[in-house]
Amino acid sequence: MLEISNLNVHYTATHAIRGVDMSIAENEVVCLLGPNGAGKSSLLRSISQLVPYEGTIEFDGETIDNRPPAFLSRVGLIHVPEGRHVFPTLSVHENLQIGAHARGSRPALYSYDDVYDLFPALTRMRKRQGFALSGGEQQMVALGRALVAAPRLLLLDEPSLGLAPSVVATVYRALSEIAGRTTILVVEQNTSDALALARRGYVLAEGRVVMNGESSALTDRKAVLASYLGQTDIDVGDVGEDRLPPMTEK
Ligand SMILES: Nc1ncnc2c1ncn2[C@@H]1O[C@H](COP(=O)(O)OP(=O)(O)OP(=O)(O)O)[C@@H](O)[C@H]1O
Repeated sequence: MLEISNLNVHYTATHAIRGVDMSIAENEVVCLLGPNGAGKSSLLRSISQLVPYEGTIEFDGETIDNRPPAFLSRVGLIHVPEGRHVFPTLSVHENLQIGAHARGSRPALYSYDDVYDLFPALTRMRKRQGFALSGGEQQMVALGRALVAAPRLLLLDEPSLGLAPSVVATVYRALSEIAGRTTILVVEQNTSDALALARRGYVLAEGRVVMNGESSALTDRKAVLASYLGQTDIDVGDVGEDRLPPMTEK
C-alpha cells in the first residue's frame, strides 16, 4: 500500500532523513520509534507532502509526490499530527464533521456512533468547544475526526504525548480495536505500547533506519533497541503474538 524509496529530507542546516526505505501493506500496523530528533515526524510529514523531499513515495502503486492535501485526504491518507490541531471554536461533534468533509465521496469506514463508542467520554461533551477540552479529550477528538475521514492509511504522530497513563490506555485500547481494519503507521516514544500494538517496527536514528522487523524480534533485542532509543533500558512488557492485532496475510 505504501512504498517509500530512498527518502531524503534536508532542512537548511540538517539532513533529517537519510536514504530511508519503508513499506507498509494493507491492514498492517507499523510503529516508528527513535530518539528525539531522529526524523520520525519528518518522515510522516514527507508522506503527507508537508515538507520537500527527494526520493519517491507511492500509495497504492502511484506516486503521491507533490500532491495537495485535498487529494491526499480523498485517497484516504489521514495524518493526526503531534499537538492534535483540534479546531478550538468548533464543538466536539463539529470537529468530527470536518473528518466527514475530508473523506469526500468515499464511503464511511467509521460512523460518528463508532467514534462515540470508542471514546464514550466524548458522548457527553458533543457540544463542548475544542478550547475547553483537556489534552486527552483533544487526542480522542483528533483520532475520532481521522476515523470519520475513512483512513486507508492512518498516520499518528505521538498519540500518547503528554497524556496521563489512564488516557494513554484509553487511546491505545481504541487503536487496538481499530487495528484489524485500518492500516496504521504510528510514531511513538512510548515504546512498550507501540510495540504491543504494532506487528512490525522501524527504528530511526539520525535520519537512518537502524533496526526494523517484527515487534517480537525488536523486543528480543531489547538492549540494542534501548541503546538506539537513548535509554538505559526499556520496559517492553509482555509483547507477544497473543497481543498483536489480527493481520491480513499478503
Ligand atoms: N522545519 C524545520 N526546520 C529546520 N530543522 C528542522 C525542522 N523540522 C525538524 N528539523 C530538524 O530535523 C531533525 C529531525 O526532526 P524531527 O522533528 O523529524 O524528529 P523527531 O524524531 O520527530 O523528533 P521528536 O521525537 O523530538 O519530535 C531535527 O534535528 C530537527 O531539529
